[in-house]
Amino acid sequence: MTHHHAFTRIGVIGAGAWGTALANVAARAGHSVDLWARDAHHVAAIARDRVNAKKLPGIALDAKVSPASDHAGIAAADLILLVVPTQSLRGVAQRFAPILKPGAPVVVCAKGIEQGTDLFVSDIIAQTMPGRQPAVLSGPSFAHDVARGLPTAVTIAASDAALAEQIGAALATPSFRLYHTDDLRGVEIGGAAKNVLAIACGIAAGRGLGASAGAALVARGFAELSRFGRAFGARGETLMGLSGLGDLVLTCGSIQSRNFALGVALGEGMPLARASGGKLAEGAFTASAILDLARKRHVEMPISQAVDAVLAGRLDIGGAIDTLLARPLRGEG
Ligand SMILES: NC(=O)C1=CN([C@@H]2O[C@H](COP(=O)(O)OP(=O)(O)OC[C@H]3O[C@@H](n4cnc5c(N)ncnc54)[C@H](O)[C@@H]3O)[C@@H](O)[C@H]2O)C=CC1
Ligand SMILES: O=C(CO)COP(=O)(O)O
Repeated sequence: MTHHHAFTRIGVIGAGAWGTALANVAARAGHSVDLWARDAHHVAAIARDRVNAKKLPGIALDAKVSPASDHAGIAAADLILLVVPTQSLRGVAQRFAPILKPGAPVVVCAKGIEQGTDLFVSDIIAQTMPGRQPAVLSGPSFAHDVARGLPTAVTIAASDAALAEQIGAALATPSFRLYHTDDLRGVEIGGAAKNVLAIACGIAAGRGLGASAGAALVARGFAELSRFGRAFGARGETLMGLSGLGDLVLTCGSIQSRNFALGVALGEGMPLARASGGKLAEGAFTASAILDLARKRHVEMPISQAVDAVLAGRLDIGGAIDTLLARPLRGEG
């Protein structure tokens, strides 16, 4: 059964780059927004400066966004955006599960797969917030681009198509378009898989392998993202859409991507321990989990496998490139 949701108050959990950008989007879409972060000092600085200088410098917080480190605003919200890294999602979801408004849908905006459990993000919500409807927002969208009001299109997914449509309508602004779908699995897989592949593209760029090699990696990367997606029930049109191919192209082609930048640093020879520059690179956490899943379903993912081996210290960059080039010749499918 589909209920009609009227969303007026939106709660954003996590005041990183993406949470802050999405809080501004929701405010520009006309809502009152509560932006929660766990660190009271960080919240005080955001409230004082009306800028999240630590995570999204140079972007003024919309007047309708209220930063807080207590739970009151989130408890009153009728739509929740969960915007913490995938590996923190379970803990944060457990913390908020008992206090959210009954019936308030939860939109996961993280891209990844949980280590240890190998669960996709919507399944983490199903476990930690039983009875609540999870939605997933994903697609090509750098936080800075979105926050500056540059044109952006993303996908909003929920098993209940009407819910996805309602959330999409609630968050849309003239510069932020949401396409809705009921292919939840397809959307969360695209966002998780592209981060690992972006590290590979970064490695090739950092190593100076050239634009042709970069394009080959995007195309062959998309082939393995698609094989994986199909094995887990994703629809082809989703994988070829914004949250799959769209986000893969963005992340594999821009140094703005933290995953790509991690790869570039590795390709240039920087040691693993320093290569992320202290920034979140979700693909580094998702690589081992996606390969676990791929192995179980007998899906070949040679590029992701090479990335995982490099990140685990089992293979150096030269070895990884040799492995990919030395693969047996095969049909293109
Ligand atoms: N930055 C971007 O352009 C985009 C990011 N995303 C996704 O959004 C998610 C978050 O990324 P960003 O905001 O960019 O990262 P970020 O590094 O800017 O911020 C992450 C925030 O989560 C907080 N956090 C981490 N663990 C926590 C916990 N246990 N409890 C409370 N807060 C916690 C951190 O303090 C930090 O403020 C990732 O999954 C990323 O893939 C998706 C689309 C665009
Ligand atoms: O997901 C993103 C763009 O769609 C952000 O990419 P990074 O997490 O690699 O910075």
